[in-house]
This record gives sequence, C-alpha cells and structure tokens, in this order.
Amino acid sequence: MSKKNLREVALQLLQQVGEHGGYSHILINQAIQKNDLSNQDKGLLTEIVYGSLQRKLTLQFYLKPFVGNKKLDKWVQWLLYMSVYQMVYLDRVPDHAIINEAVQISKKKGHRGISGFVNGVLRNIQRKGVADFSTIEDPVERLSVETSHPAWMVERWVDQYGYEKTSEMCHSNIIQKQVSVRVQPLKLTRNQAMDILQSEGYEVSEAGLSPQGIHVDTGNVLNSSLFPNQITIQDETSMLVSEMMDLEENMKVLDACSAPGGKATHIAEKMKDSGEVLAYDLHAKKVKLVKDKAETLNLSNIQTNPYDSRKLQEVHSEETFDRILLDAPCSGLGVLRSKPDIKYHKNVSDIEQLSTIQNELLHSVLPLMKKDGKLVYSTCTVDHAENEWQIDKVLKEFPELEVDQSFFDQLPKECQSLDGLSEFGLQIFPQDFQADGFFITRLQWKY
Ligand SMILES: C[S@@+](CC[C@H](N)C(=O)[O-])C[C@H]1O[C@@H](n2cnc3c(N)ncnc32)[C@H](O)[C@@H]1O
Repeated sequence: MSKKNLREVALQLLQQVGEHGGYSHILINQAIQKNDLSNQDKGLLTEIVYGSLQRKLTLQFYLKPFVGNKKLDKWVQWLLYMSVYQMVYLDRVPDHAIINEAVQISKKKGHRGISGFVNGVLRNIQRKGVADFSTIEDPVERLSVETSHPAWMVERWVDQYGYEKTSEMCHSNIIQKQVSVRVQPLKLTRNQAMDILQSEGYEVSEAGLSPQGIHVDTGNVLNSSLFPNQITIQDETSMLVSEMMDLEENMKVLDACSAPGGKATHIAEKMKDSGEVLAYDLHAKKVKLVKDKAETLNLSNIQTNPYDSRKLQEVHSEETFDRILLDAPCSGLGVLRSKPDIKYHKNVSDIEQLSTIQNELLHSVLPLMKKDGKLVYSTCTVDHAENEWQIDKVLKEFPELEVDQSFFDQLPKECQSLDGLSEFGLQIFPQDFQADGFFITRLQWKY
C-alpha cells in the first residue's frame, strides 16, 4: 500500500471513530487486516489515528488561528487534524510530503477550492509554527488544551483528586499504551511463555500485578504463535480484578457483566477449570464473545447466558454464589489511552446514568451472595460517583454489608502505598502502572 492510501485509510478511520464513536482499537485492527499493510505502515497508521484522536483538542487549538471560524466539512477537519499531528509530533515524514498528500486527498474528495484552502492552511502552519500553551492563563483550560481532555472532565477531576494528580493523569493518557498479555496457566507457565515470546523476537518482562501477566514491550503480539490459544491480551490492572476475588477451586461464581470475557476466563483459569462460572451479559452477540474466548482458551467451566443482570433474582435463589464479580458498565475514563474517542463522547449525565445502573446491578446481585461469600466490584473508570461514592452509598443501603479488610492485605505490594487507597477500595490511576485506570473493591456480609 502506498503512503497516500495509508493516509486515506487513516482519514476514513478518523471520521468513523471520531464522529460515530466506533471502537478505535477494533476498527484499526480490521483496517490493518483488510489492507495488506507492511509492519512499518501498520505502525504509522496506528500512530496517526491514535495520535490525532488522542490530541484532537490540542490540534484544534493549533489550527484555530489559521482556520478562524470558517465552517468546514468533517472530513476536511479530520484531514487537517491528522496532517498537523504529523507535522508537530512525527519526525519521520517531512512537512512538504505531509502537505502534498493532504492536498492530493482533498483534490480527490473535494473540489479545487478545498485543496487550495488545505494547502494554504498547512503551508502557513509550516512557516509560522503553532501557538504556545503558555498563552492560556487559566490552569484548567491550559491542561485541557495541552492534554486534549474536555474542560468539564479536567475540572471534575481537579475537584475530586486535585490539580497535580489530574495533570499526571491527563499527561499519562496521551502516551502510547503498554501491551500486556495473560498466560493460560493450565497450558504453560509464565516462564515458558516468556521464553517462547523472546525466541520469536519480542521484548518481554513480568507484569507485577498478576502471576499470569507479561508485558510485551516491542512487536505486535497478535502475530505470536501463542496467540490466541495460550495467551490472551489483557491489561495488567484488569488482571488484578480476578486476582482479588480470593478464588478457590470448585466455587460457584457469578460474573454478572462478563463480555467480552477477559475476567470470566481468568476466573476459570484461577479455579483450574473446576467449579462453575455463570457468565451473563445483556445481548446474545456479546455473550457469544465470552463463549468463544472460553473455547479458544479450552476452558469448560464457563456457562454463558444473555440476561439483564438487574433481574437475576428471577433465575437464581438468594445466597447462591461463593463469589460474585460485578465488573460494571462504566464511563471508561480509565482507558482513554486505548479508547481516546471516549473522552469526546461522554458527559456528566452519562456518569450519573451509569452510576444509577451500577447501583441497580449491585442491588440485584448482592442478595445472591452466600453468607460467607464475597463480591468484587470493579470499573475501568476514574470518578468518585461510579467508585468510592457508589460503594459508600451501597454500604448505607445494606447496613449488614462491609468492605472486606483482607482485600487490602492481599493487594500486591506495588499497590499497598498507592494514593488511590481509601476505606472504600483501591483507585488505580492510569499513571500508577502506565496501565488502565481501575477501581477495585471487595464486599462481604458482616458476621
Ligand atoms: C466493563 S464491561 C465487562 C468486561 C468484562 N468483565 C471483561 O472482563 O471482559 C461491562 C459489560 O456490562 C454489560 N452490561 C451492561 N448492562 C448490563 C446489564 N444490565 N446486565 C448485564 N450486563 C450488562 C455490557 O454489555 C458490558 O459488556
């Protein structure tokens, strides 16, 4: 594929994800598979798409003095964002080539007027350079523009966690994500998997938060011979969720929100494929992903069913489960590095609605927990309303419920001194391990 086509694919992806909120990682992978890209082109495509999405608000700030209030079609906006992204952040392509390709694309997609306009804007930026953030006086607005997070989000985080933590988080959200995989331990050990990955040319290291986790520092691990049957892609902090379930063999476990099955399969592995994992999710299509993942990893103790887990009391009696995982639907503000489009599509009312659903789910599944059972509640977001305040609320609503104190003792040593520890559980920030931000806690009945 020529570079020109590669940039056309990038533009198409940006329009798709940027405007319609598609899952960037899935769409990029599909485009990579569909267009037979060289390794170098794959890297460039991924970098242009993620980079432009991650820095959209910064790119708008850079473009504003050159575009003014001129109304532009969406595709022209994205073409300008991705061109300026390459000019400012990527060294390997010379500016004149970037401008030339943008002009060619706009000629193909628009009329002469557009290509002349695109040419003029980009040449002006090349000549005059882009503005400095220090011209923005308000610190919240500066952080918002500099790290490309909506101002309401920065303001909310500053209120909840303070400026310094928020600044660290916002800066960490715009760097490339570390890739981690989980080894299927019933098939091979972590050391064996690391040896094989190294022999295939990957640079790897142990992930500290799970004995099954491996960091992959270079190379596309989807091409490894171990994928997908012996290793699965999962973030290190996501692995910590099932690690904290205090699982034993032969337990009866409920995974109330299980798709696509990362944690359900981890639970099954940790129980050595014994006992029962009942995995639910809303729609049959999503539940199939869990079933497929279990089959791929050769795990037989997972039963999948589409169901609204807010109504699980219709199908299960009280005090049925030894362990419950409620990995709740959430705003996803802990995973902005891999899904940068989320930050432009979410708003405060989404957080409020989600926190209501989370509370309904907790009310539905808590009675299903055995008297000596435990429930792990987790989200991949950073927001008190979905995390600490949610737990505070449910503890008040169920006076016989408490946070299991042994949860804190069982945390890996790397987590023992994190700022995100509170009486309600652990908030992991994206900057803590350069991994996804997660909230995890464990509840039990007082007895
Ligand atoms: C954070 S994701 C779960 C990720 C999963 N635990 C994993 O590790 O792969 C939340 C899931 O909750 C599901 N969900 C949302 N509302 C639900 C409901 N009322 N009942 C069951 N599942 C629900 C969503 O479809 C989504 O797949």
